[in-house]
Amino acid sequence: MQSITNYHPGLPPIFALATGSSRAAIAIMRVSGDGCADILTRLAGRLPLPRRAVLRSLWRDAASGTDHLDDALVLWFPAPRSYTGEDSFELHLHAGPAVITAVADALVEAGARPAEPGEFTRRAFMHGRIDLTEAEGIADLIAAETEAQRRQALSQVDGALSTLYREWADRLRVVLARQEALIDFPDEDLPPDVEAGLLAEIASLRDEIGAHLADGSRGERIRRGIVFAIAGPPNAGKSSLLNWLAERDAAIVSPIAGTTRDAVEIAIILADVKVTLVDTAGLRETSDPVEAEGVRRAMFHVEHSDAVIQMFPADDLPACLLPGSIPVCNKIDLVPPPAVISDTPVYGISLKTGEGLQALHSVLEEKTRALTAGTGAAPLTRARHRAAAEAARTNLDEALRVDWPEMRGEELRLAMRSLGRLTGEVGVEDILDTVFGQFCIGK
Ligand SMILES: Nc1nc2c(ncn2[C@@H]2O[C@H](COP(=O)(O)OP(=O)(O)OP(=O)(O)O)[C@@H](O)[C@H]2O)c(=O)[nH]1
Ligand SMILES: [K+]
Ligand SMILES: [Mg+2]
Repeated sequence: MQSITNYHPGLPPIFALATGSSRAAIAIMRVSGDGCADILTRLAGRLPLPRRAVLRSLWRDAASGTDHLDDALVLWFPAPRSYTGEDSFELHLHAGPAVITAVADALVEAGARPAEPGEFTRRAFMHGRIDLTEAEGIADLIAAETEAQRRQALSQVDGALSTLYREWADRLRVVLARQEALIDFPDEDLPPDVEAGLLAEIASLRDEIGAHLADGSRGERIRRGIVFAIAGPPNAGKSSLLNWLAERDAAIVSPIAGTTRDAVEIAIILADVKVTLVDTAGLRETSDPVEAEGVRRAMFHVEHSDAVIQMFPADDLPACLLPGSIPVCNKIDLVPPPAVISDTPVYGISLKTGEGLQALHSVLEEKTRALTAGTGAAPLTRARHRAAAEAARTNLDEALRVDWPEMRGEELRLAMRSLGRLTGEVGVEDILDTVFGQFCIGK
């Protein structure tokens, strides 16, 4: 699968708990690398059949019957049919901290060392079991908190992005070969439409990559979640709305204008997407330096959110609306709300009586869907993907612009390289630490 990264004989054995550190019945210790057969034999006496769960007594040294450590379910995965592609095994231990420590000590004594974060997956990548986007998908799947994140990560693990990027790379390879034929045999009798066909294919590749980039960042939004800022004048009921949406008493509510100073961030799930709500200080001129700092921070969140819920009380309407905001008129138990402000429909609510709240909830879900919806089957999910795809598109643009066949060939080669970096086939040594550093230990 991978070209240059494929063959890494004899990487030293590593181990880590694959399960979490909170109280549980079973802890899974995972071991992988050269010498695993000897280590497992040393601890469990002999090797089980591959991929069959068997119950074994574990010892510091089974041969001499030294130190009975635990009775555990043991699984043996000889290379290459393992997660890492190396000889590996799993020990399903009783999860007591002392059991885990004793087994870890025995593994060190047998020659293994604790794994770095993401090291198992990095080895899977090095041995060509998965490509880079699939590895990133695994990290996302482990971190997934929402249905949308889970679905997106799983499709990336299953190779949705790889397939797309490899297909582009394959087509580009054909283009490059034809371009080189034009360079090598400029005066031969190549059919006259060869060059026209070549340019058309470059343009269509460029446009497909362009469409992939113009996805409104939906994959990145689903992956990291989106942010709604709640902003407006003091006492509009911003903190009251936050508490209602969060279904708990997260922020202080009081009749004193200027109650909220620090921005209060709460994550909720709307339409299967993680949404961080940011309650902010009421916007007004103030001589209080602490409140002024709160207002400054509020403005920051207004500028850096994916959408703003602009809140105001029914008895004090704003002169104008922030462009693109969701206008919410609170306290309609006191005064009826306006239907529109500057031609924009206004959502009337009362946090006191509950009127209009379900409708507002639906509006926020709709907005969330709009911010994360799209048509392409496999959205890009990271800045890394965006940068590499942008670079490939720029190179293809250049390839269309230049007249010299040699220069066009060079641009096509650069575009190939950018696509190769996406899947990790070429020149990625510099980014591996970043990609695998985001994993937890044990994966
Ligand atoms: N009558 C009425 N009072 C409300 C409603 N919603 C909130 N309040 C009251 O309005 C006051 C201000 O509410 P908050 O939620 O603290 O308002 P805020 O916008 O967060 O205020 P600051 O943090 O000071 O900017 C509190 O006394 C609330 O109980 C409503 O729908 N109707
Ligand atoms: K208040
Ligand atoms: Mg408040």
